Amino acid sequence: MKYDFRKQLRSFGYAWKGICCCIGKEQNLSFHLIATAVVVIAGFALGITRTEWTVILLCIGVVIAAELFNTAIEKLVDLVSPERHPIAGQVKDIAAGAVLVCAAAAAIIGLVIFIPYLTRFFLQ
Ligand SMILES: Nc1ncnc2c1ncn2[C@@H]1O[C@H](COP(=O)(O)OP(=O)(O)OP(=O)(O)O)[C@@H](O)[C@H]1O
Repeated sequence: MKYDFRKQLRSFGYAWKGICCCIGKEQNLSFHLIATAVVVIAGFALGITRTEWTVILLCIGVVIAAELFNTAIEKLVDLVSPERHPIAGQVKDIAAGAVLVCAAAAAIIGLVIFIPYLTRFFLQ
């Protein structure tokens, strides 16, 4: 198959459209974006290392991607099961659980990275 650069660009456009249709509409995503802004500002203010930035950026990417997957699953469930069904509810709850696992791991990693900087900052 021949590589089609214009088709590739169009695919990026669709992906961007998917992200944009969640921003400002999904409360959990807004929370993660605000948390991201706080962490990035704290990272610059406290001067974290390049390796720590790499870990933080990986955490941010994983949590936001998980939230986007969760939103997609919620929308798909609403489409295929507009009426209440126990399995539809379980699917949504499991997807939300996956986001919680990622977010909790990211929060713990954030604490491991930032607590030494914050203690040094406040004890100086
Ligand atoms: N189709 C469904 N069948 C059974 N339970 C559902 C269904 N949709 C949602 N639920 C349950 O409600 C919880 C919240 O779902 P969701 O965040 O989609 O909100 P909602 O109840 O559909 O209402 P809204 O979309 O207005 O917030 C889910 O985690 C699940 O436990």
